[in-house]
Amino acid sequence: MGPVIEARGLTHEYPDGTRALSDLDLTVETGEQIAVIGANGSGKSTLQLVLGGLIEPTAGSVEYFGETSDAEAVRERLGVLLQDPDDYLFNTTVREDIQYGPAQLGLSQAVAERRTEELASTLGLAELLDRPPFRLSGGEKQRAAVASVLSFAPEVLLVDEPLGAVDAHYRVKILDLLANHAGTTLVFTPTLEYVPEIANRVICISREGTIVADGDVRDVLTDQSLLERHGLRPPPTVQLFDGIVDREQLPLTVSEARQYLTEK
Ligand SMILES: Nc1ncnc2c1ncn2[C@@H]1O[C@H](COP(=O)(O)OP(=O)(O)OP(=O)(O)O)[C@@H](O)[C@H]1O
Repeated sequence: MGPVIEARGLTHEYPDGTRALSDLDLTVETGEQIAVIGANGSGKSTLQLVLGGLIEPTAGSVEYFGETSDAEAVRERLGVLLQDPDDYLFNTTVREDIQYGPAQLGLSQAVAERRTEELASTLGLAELLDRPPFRLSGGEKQRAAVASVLSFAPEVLLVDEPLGAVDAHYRVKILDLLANHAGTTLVFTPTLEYVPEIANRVICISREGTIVADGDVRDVLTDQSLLERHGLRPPPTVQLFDGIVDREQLPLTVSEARQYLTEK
């Protein structure tokens, strides 16, 4: 299978002259799980909007599934979750929001209901399904927004920082859902802590909106000087063990750190 997304020479300048992306090339293969990391203002959201076909780049092009450069032609295959959950929750009830995607795809009511039940149960929304979305807390809204994009099982998922307001219990659930997403996933985030749990490839963007690293999770997340140059810090376990254990053995997550200590 060929690339699901092939972006060439992407440059984006906002009308006020701010350049957010600069001649960026990116190929995403089917099934990849990618974290796009970068400091605030580095252009992650702009890249997500361009790849999701929600804004036109000022230069360059994106090809989808080796078929078309028209995002609208493949809209039903792309799931785009923006930073603000309010962008997704516009129906009368949470249930309708979650069922909106499957309905747009023409799936049967039975399938829509089954998916809603499953996602609502995993994300703790079962009791909230009949509420209007504006009566949810911040974290509940975020969970409902995640459910509303996963309910139509998109082939490609483009997700901007999905954990912001979510508590530890549901963070784990959302990370599980993302890690088990059957298609291709790109998560855009300035937080590196959970990246090893959901990505097998990491792309780092500079403040100038160019790609400065693209590789294996361990290679990028243990490169302290690269990350610091670009306004980021390695995951806490890497900071803690840096200089104490060899780079190849640096634990990327708390469970890896525990395992390392237990084996010592
Ligand atoms: N609508 C806009 N008009 C003008 N400049 C914008 C606009 N939106 C974003 N920018 C600018 O474009 C650059 C990239 O912004 P973007 O939102 O893509 O960054 P980001 O990496 O997603 O940041 P964050 O981590 O804070 O979400 C920044 O300099 C930002 O100020």
